[in-house]
Amino acid sequence: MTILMLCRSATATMAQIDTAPVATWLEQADNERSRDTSRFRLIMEQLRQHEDQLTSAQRWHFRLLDARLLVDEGDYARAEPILHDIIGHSGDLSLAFRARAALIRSKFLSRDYVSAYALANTLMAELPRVTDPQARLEGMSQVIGMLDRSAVGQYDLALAYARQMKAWPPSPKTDCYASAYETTSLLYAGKLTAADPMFQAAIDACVAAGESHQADALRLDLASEMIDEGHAGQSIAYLHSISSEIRASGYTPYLASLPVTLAQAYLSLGDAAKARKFALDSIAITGADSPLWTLRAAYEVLYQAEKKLGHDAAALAYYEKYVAQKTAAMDDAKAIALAYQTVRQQVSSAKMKLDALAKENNILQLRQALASQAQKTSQLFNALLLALLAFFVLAMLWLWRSWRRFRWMAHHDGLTRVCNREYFVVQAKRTLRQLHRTNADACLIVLDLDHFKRINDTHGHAVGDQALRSAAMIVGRELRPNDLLGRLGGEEFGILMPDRPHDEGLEAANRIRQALASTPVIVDQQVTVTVSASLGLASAACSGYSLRLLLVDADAALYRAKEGGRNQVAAHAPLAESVVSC
Ligand SMILES: Nc1nc2c(ncn2[C@@H]2O[C@H](COP(=O)(O)OP(=O)(O)OP(=O)(O)O)[C@@H](O)[C@H]2O)c(=O)[nH]1
Repeated sequence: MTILMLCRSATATMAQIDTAPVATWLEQADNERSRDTSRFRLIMEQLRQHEDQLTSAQRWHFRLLDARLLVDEGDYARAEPILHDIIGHSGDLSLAFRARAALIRSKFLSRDYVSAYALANTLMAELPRVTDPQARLEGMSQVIGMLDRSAVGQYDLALAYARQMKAWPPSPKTDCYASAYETTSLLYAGKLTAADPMFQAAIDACVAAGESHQADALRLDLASEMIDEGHAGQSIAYLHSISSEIRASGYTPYLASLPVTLAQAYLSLGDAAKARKFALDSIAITGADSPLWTLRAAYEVLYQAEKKLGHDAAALAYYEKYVAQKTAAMDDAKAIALAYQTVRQQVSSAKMKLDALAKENNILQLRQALASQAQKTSQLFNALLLALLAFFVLAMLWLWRSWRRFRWMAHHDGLTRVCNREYFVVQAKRTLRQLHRTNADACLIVLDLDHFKRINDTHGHAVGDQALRSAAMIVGRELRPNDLLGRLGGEEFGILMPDRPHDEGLEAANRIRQALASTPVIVDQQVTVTVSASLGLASAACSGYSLRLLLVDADAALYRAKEGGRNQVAAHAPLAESVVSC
């Protein structure tokens, strides 16, 4: 059993209500609000009594409905904190959206038009995020209602929104509201006549959806349009035909609209008495201090009817009331228009600021991109330069090292790594020239390995090579840094010893000979060879500073050392030649 049935039944009991699911009550309350005001209030009353049985989510829903009831009753001061609470704390996107829509309505009805239009703007921005059909419908309805007014005149925008609604997933309720808003937007814009089938189609859609308030609003609009088009008689007949539905709604604005529209129609037909009767009926429904437009319309009819009936005093009295209502309505319209324009201005200036910011941002991004591009180019250029430089340095290094290697190879003997003959001769001549200039001492030794042929023959050429290398090393170890050692050819070496007198030269030659003779050469850790040498010495003091003469004299001494039995040193002396043996 539904709450609707319970409410219709005069015998409804609390026990019956207890059995109905609370979620169904809430849903029915939602539906009945736009269908039957008294039923809506009754369901709300029942829900209030069972508030403690509601879940947390249901309680938030109930609070929304309660706040909307307060707005309907004009108690905005109590309604708005509840709505703010739902927006801030319910944690339900759809419910918060619906609360915003209700808040806008509250702001609008309490004549805080600037807040209402500003909130409406925010609401439309949020709409795409909301999926709940009821929430979307409530939000859109609220906004369209605020655009579809003569003070604002945004009929085209309202029409566009109405047509957007038509594209939503179809439902009887959506069809009703979308058709109704499309019809009224066209009607208020002066683009629709009473005869247009769109009117009846919209009414039928709302009847089919059970949306009686919306159907009644359309019917009353249609009746007014008939009068405006000069068909007052038709309007009266139509109003009588719908009067039972209007009365059944129990909704004060429509209950008052019915008689006042009839009054306008009768006045238009010249029936002042009936016009006066219906106008007074309307005032009786709303009271004399209602904010509804019907009061202004009723006073206007009464003023004209009384005038027609010749009741000048009554006419004047109603005229004054009419003017007071009209002035208030105009002030209100001005305030609405101003609020709308103010918010529009704020929105467009905020948009301009946003656009300017976006442009600035774009320029900044472009600049950054350019700067980063320039930085990349410069980095690339630097890297290239560095690579080139590194390549150049490496090439130079390679060239320098190659040059040094070639020069070394040109000056040295590849096997023994001592100076080759040519370089030895050049260097020795240069040194002797310098020594000659200061009459300094110098000795030249010619060293020849003994019986080297035997080594080659006995152990092979490779062992001979190794023995030659070792002999050169052993000799080198016995020399001073400024002594000059060179391979003169085969197994023969030359040694120039600057700043050495004859005796010291002899001593050095003997040390060399001894070192050679006492150092066995081990080849491949297998063959052990002992190499001895014979040395011939000539000194500058005896032979002069000519390399050629020094070599001749040293060779002669060497010859004698060989002759003397090898492994010995022989020195050339001007007066007497001496042979020093081991
Ligand atoms: N393994 C090797 N042998 C060399 C090299 N240059 C010269 N010889 C050898 O040295 C030997 C020199 O022999 P000879 O001139 O007869 O002299 P010797 O055998 O040392 O005898 P005496 O000088 O009279 O003591 C030759 O057999 C050459 O082949 C070389 O670079 N490597």
